[in-house]
Amino acid sequence: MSAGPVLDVRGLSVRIGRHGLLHDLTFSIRSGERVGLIGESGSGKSLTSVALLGLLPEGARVTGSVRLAGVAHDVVGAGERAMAKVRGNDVSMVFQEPMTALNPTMRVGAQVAETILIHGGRGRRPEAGRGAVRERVVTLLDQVGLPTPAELARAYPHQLSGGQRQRVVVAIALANDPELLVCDEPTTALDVTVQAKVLDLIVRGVEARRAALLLVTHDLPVVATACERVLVMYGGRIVEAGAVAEVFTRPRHRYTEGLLGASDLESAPRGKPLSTIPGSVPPAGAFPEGCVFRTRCAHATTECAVQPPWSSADPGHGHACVHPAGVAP
Ligand SMILES: Nc1ncnc2c1ncn2[C@@H]1O[C@H](COP(=O)(O)OP(=O)(O)OP(=O)(O)O)[C@@H](O)[C@H]1O
Repeated sequence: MSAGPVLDVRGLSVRIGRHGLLHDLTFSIRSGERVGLIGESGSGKSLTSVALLGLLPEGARVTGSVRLAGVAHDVVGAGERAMAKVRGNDVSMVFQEPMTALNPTMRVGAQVAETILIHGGRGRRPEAGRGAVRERVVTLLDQVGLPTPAELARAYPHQLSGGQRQRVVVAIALANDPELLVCDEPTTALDVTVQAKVLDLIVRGVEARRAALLLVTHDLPVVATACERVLVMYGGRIVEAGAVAEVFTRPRHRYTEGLLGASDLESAPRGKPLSTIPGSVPPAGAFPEGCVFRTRCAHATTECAVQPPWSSADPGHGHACVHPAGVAP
């Protein structure tokens, strides 16, 4: 691997419709580095991760640059054909819900094999004959801790537990030894008893390959355990970045302080609401007590019972809130 970063993001901004959702993101990840991306719901973590793989929804307007080591072109502006060669080879992704990542009609072993055969081209696996591929599938399923991997390779996704399915997804993501693995809440949908095990195998998987990891999560203790560096997002911006030990003990940004205060990192009571800071929101008490605002977000128009003072989560969601009478605040 070259000495430069595996991932170099500069001035990345994303707009969907009238909403600016990501603003001027600049960060990089070095080879073998494990970086956490944290922030409240709607702060832009998932959009950031899919932007790195060129998987933003249609109609998204993207500016800036996303460069991956070993890839000649910029991800921003690259066509689908070019990105299909990059995904699964240079960069892979593990999403939250394994069932949506797997094909329900295909045996899991065949899905791992398909990744090796389709994405593992470009001379990376000259040994990719049928027998060699079958052997590699079993090895990969074994590496992610699946019992009797040769048998399990013949199972369909619905015959596996949620934890086993996510292990298969991790095996697929690591099959071609990507330089960068992006995981978006990879353990959130799993039973708590298997969350730590799946996280552990992700960390061991990237370590064994000297790959870099970008781990998107709400879970600060997970970042403290798995990552060396952390990026803190708020309202589509990176508001703080640094070594985990530094950011988690001496946060510089008030929002990071709030996140830390709301987490159970320092034995804060579970279920405590996230601390917020005032952003571009109306002043507290600007609306009558008990007022139910309409909240328009980029996804849909929904009723939402945000009481004054407003939560700073709203600007992060791109919400434009109006008074029920239709008066803009
Ligand atoms: N396809 C889309 N069209 C329009 N707006 C979108 C789309 N996807 C996401 N957004 C908006 O972009 C903002 C950031 O969303 P994103 O999913 O990245 O947040 P997040 O930090 O990952 O939240 P969570 O932790 O809840 O997954 C939100 O305001 C969201 O409503």
